[in-house]
Amino acid sequence: MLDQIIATKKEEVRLLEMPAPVAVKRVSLKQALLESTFDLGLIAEIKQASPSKGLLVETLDVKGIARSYQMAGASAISVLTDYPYFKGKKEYIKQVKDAVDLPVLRKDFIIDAKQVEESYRLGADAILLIAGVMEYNQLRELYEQAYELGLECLVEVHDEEEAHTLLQYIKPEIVGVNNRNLKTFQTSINQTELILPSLSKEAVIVSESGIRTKDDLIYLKNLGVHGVLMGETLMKATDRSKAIESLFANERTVR
Ligand SMILES: O=P(O)(O)OC[C@@H](O)[C@@H](O)c1c[nH]c2ccccc12
Repeated sequence: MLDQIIATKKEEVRLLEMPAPVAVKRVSLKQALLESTFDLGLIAEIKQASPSKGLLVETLDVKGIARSYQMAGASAISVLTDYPYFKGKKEYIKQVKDAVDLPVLRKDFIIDAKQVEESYRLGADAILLIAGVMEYNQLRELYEQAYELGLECLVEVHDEEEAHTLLQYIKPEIVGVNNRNLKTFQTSINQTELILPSLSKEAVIVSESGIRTKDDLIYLKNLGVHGVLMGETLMKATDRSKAIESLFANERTVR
């Protein structure tokens, strides 16, 4: 599946027409995660569908969802812009930027410099870069290009080997540990515990995927991660603000 997605992206890149830049006020994802109102920073995700779960919601009120995430205290918003696999759209980034003040992470499969420039023009504050879907030299180039444009990167790893190799190329400021095995689509939040010792102590760490309950959050907080990225659980909630409030508010963790 991942190979197929990357093949689709290569074709998209070939056909990409650069949009005109939109005017937005950029805000820092890293800072938002560190200054979270909760014990853990929350990157709340907007996605209509996923390859593993199919359609998550029938209709998508992008601005309304963004507002309910902000109201409940999310630190940042992740927006899927891939259409073929996640039913995302590029224009959602500007819609979210217009609706809220939170940093917006563009969630897509970015493998080419053109997509980094495009993300900047679409108004994103940060982009996702996935280790394992391109050469590490390429990842480093895209990372540097992004920071030169004033975009931050969430650099995603899936296992210890990727974490080790990554550190030989860049010292990412924000690292995402994806608990989902991209080959089997299974999630296990223990993956974060396994990989954490291989990550730089200075990096801001975000645990991604398969996070559902307050117990999951307490477990991750006690591991020492700075933030979590949640998609499906929030998208499927009938009242998204309430879901965030009951998962995060007054959260007390034991060390
Ligand atoms: O819906 P979940 O299980 O809460 O997971 C969200 C997020 O981690 C997931 O959407 C994701 C993580 N890395 C990605 C890379 C591409 C597309 C999607 C993703």
